[in-house]
Amino acid sequence: MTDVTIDGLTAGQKAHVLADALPWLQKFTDKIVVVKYGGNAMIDDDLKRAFAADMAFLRTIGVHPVVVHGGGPQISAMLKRLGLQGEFRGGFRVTTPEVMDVVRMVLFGQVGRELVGLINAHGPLAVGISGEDAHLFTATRRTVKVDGEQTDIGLVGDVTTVNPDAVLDLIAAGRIPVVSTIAPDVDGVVHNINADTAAAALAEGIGAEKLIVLTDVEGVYANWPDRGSLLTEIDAAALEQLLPTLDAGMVPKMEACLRAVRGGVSSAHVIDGRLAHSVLLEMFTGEGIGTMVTPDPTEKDGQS
Ligand SMILES: Nc1ncnc2c1ncn2[C@@H]1O[C@H](COP(=O)(O)OP(=O)(O)O)[C@@H](O)[C@H]1O
Ligand SMILES: CC(=O)N[C@@H](CCC(=O)OP(=O)(O)O)C(=O)O
Repeated sequence: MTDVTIDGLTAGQKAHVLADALPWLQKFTDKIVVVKYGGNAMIDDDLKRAFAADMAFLRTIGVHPVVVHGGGPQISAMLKRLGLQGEFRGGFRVTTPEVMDVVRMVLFGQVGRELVGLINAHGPLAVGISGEDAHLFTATRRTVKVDGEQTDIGLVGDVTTVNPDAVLDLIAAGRIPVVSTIAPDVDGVVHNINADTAAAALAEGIGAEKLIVLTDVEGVYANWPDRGSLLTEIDAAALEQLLPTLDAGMVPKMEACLRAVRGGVSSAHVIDGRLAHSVLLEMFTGEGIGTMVTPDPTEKDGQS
């Protein structure tokens, strides 16, 4: 039996992979996991299909995945096709009313639809919704700090209220919600919400066990781009200290992880979406992958 190979692994290795997943399967059954899938991690069709299969896998074993998707590069590509200007400040897109129309069309009409279709190749699982549906998100217009100055960047919002009922209804029906991050303010004016920000607000509002953020780097580097400085674990207090030193793309992501763990989510993870099945590697292995953000030390309650 010792030299038998199965799927390229020895029988022993394969058996370990399967058997070692047991404690994690037990831990996450019936739990809600919010998975943010960034536009930069949607590199090719095989990766997108692997991601969709992982969401179906989670649902099949009794976990409740909620997908919050981005689509920054896809929005930029469409703006370019339409001859419109795309500009970022402090990691957020400057959003005129004209740009907002494109953001809404691309996120809900293109990126969200594609993910829903890929997940539904595995069964009638995914349902796409946006922050506009059933009061899921209410936004408040925000500014960003650019060169030390608070700067207006148009129709960009923070999520100030989450009404998770629509997502909970879908979960109760056994579905996988796929959330596009656009949201009305109290007057009904639709705002563009950074997908990391929205994922954290939802994870907090829905009482998720975990927030997993898929991006296009291995995790968070303490001293970017020094490849030797990858952080495997950081607590909220240390992350707060690190935040001002981070470059633009990482800022909304790490603000989001901080918000999630301070809002009751047990852990938040930044992982490499360029690695096929990275969600499974994070959730069902002892070491996990990427960077794990944990709550402030006093609030820690036995991390994995
Ligand atoms: N400290 C850091 N650690 C890791 N990546 C960083 C850091 N600072 C800046 N970055 C950049 O942030 C990028 C990820 O953010 P972003 O491009 O907005 O991704 P996404 O589309 O997944 O939201 C990385 O590709 C990297 O270039
Ligand atoms: C305000 C703001 O910047 N909104 C983002 C929304 C999409 C997003 O966040 O996509 P990624 O996760 O792929 O970066 C944007 O317009 O690009």
